[in-house]
Amino acid sequence: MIEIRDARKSFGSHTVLDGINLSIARNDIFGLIGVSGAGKSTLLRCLNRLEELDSGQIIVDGVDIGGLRKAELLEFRRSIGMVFQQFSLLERKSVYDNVYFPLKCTGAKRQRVDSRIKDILDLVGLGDKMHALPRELSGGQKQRVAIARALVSEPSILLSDEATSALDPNITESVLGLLRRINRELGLTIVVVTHEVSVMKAVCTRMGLLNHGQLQALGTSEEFFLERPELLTEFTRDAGWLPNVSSDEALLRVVLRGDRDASLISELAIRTGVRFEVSWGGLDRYGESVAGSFVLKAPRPQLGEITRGLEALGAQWREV
Ligand SMILES: Nc1ncnc2c1ncn2[C@@H]1O[C@H](COP(=O)(O)OP(=O)(O)OP(=O)(O)O)[C@@H](O)[C@H]1O
Repeated sequence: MIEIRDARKSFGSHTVLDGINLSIARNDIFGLIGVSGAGKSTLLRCLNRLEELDSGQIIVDGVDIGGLRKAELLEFRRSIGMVFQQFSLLERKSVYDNVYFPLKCTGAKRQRVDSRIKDILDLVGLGDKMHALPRELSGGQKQRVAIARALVSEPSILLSDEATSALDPNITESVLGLLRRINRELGLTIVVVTHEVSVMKAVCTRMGLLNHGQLQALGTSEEFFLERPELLTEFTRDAGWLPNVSSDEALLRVVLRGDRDASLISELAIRTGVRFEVSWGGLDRYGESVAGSFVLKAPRPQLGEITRGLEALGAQWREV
């Protein structure tokens, strides 16, 4: 569990973190989102004290990390892995040696950790590439090496700073699948900094929106996309888009969750007998589940019939 209490940080006169309060539960894949310069990377770097807070506290599993002395800090950092957009691999070393490197730095003998390294390379799907050099790998494979290197010290937390931003969409999808698997199989808590909508939808169980160093909103990725999409217009133009309406029309945003609501729209039409339009919307995958929101355009005089119908069907909706 990571608890951030009133975290503040400035660079000169520029306030970058302006009183952040946030709890990240064990086993979450938590997304820090926000436009460029919002303070995401700074907050992430404060979590392993690559940056120091000016004031406030970060408490990890009950320990205030601000109070750790040098040796304790080194030990603590081993419990936190980190991956970056630019991979940062040792170009002259093999895949195996890149993954061995953090253990070598702690004095671990190669023979003692050999099976751990091979297991991790298998986990990230690079068991057959252990003798390759980084330049012989694709971008996605390089990021897998970086993930393996971050995992080899058996951390309980993984920090990911735009790890997929430099990758093609297909490759991104497979790296995100790997993060989900690591989260599930190794029980890792993962904190992801991203501005990519695909990452938010595919992996983040919860998300926090940073704006000028403040936490503007917090929720599950489904809550953001389905219930408050207007908060995400900076990241995807489509998120909060609404069609034009005349004064005698109304718009309702209706949330559909997976199989449960599969026939909701047709049920509503049959029940109410009102001719409404589905003006906008779609279904998408959120982690393992499918959900979406639809914007219905209805004649305002018949709005009451529609909303009563939605309530009777147990739907989640609001007028927009
Ligand atoms: N070491 C530093 N010295 C001075 N200013 C810094 C330093 N690190 C970050 N900043 C400034 O702090 C602000 C927040 O930077 P940060 O990297 O945390 O933002 P971000 O939300 O991660 O942005 P991006 O998505 O572009 O990476 C920026 O204006 C940046 O220029």
